Amino acid sequence: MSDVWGNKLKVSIFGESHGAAIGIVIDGLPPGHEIDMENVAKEMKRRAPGQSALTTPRKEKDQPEIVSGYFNDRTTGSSLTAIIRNSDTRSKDYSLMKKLMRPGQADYPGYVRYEGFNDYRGSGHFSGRITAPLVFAGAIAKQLLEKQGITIGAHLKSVANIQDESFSDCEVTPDLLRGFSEKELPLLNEALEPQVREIIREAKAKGDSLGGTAEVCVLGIPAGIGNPFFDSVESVLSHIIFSVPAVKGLEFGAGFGISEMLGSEANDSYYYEGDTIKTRTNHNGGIVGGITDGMPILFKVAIKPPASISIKQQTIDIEEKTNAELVVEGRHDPIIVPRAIPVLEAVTAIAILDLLLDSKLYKNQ
Ligand SMILES: Cc1cc2nc3c(=O)[nH]c(=O)nc-3n(C[C@H](O)[C@H](O)[C@H](O)COP(=O)(O)O)c2cc1C
Ligand SMILES: C=C(O[C@@H]1CC(C(=O)O)=C[C@@H](OP(=O)(O)O)[C@H]1O)C(=O)O
Repeated sequence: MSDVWGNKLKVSIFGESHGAAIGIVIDGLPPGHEIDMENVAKEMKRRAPGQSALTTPRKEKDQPEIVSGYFNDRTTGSSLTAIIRNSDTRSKDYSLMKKLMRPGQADYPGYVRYEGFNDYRGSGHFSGRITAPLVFAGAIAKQLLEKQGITIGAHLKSVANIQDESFSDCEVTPDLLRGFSEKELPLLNEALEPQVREIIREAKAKGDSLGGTAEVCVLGIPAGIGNPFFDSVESVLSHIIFSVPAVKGLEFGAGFGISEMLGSEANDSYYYEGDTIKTRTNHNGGIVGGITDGMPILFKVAIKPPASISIKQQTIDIEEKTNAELVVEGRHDPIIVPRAIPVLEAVTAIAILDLLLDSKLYKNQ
């Protein structure tokens, strides 16, 4: 089923962008955990639409209502379900999209796959809106991981051709990673912010959109988590990261760059720091043989520019079976990456908790 993901920790998402509500069922959460709801709300707000000129103007409260699996302020251990109601829908923006297929959006493949019965309003179940429940589940997973000494954070690695610094060029601490949640544009080199805002403003003014990359770090993860082959840490992470709409690339550690290195450069040599085993470099991104080596897990994610632009485009009219022109109307993000960052952190947390629960290294609290 395409709506269910996970092994020990399973998530099942549902809903459409312009339907009554969206939501998630989380199965496999350990019992007895108090959830910090204020922190959950803060994580939801990081992703929520309608907050600035950098985001879609659609306004949603993104307030999760827990309907099962939480009792007397603790997880019960049975499925935890939350729904998030949709309110600011404007479905008339999509009346043309019923027949004019937006290039780069899921309209045409979705029409074929679901024989024209898919809810096309607001991109329906394909919408980036369905990442809100993932952030809810991820916020809970992050809280459980913090108790295990694991912190997850991501920054804006690039916007178009503007490049931020990399985690491999600086000392990454839990506070650095946690601090990103306070910023709309979480950059390591904050001096880049005005440039980044300006390039987004320019693209938006032209009715166009921009892409970029995010870099994610999982800090404090012990060695020995994961598996070889199909359930390797890279495979598990890739599965959930590529489930996030608009993700088109992913590289672990030095990624494609490792192919240009010599073995003597690519190998991360080991050393003892007291009793702790570390590596001098981290070109393998903290994963070797599909299993964590105790170094931070590092990966970069490429996110495409949102497809819905107001520049005239060539497309097809699927009802008339003719070529056609399209100017997309409605409210859209000029760039997805800043809003995708909390989503990437969330799905990473879900995947890491799933792997950890499947290992002997999960410490019962
Ligand atoms: C948080 C978030 C917000 C998004 N906002 C938009 C948007 O405003 N307009 C748009 O065309 N696509 C947006 N997308 C991307 C589309 O949902 C996505 O491109 C589409 O479903 C097709 O899937 P694909 O790009 O993964 O192939 C957003 C994605 C995310 C994660
Ligand atoms: C509502 C959200 O973002 C939406 C994601 C989205 C898309 O195609 O992915 C298209 C737009 O939908 P609408 O036309 O209904 O405004 C965005 O606003 C959200 O992320 O919560």
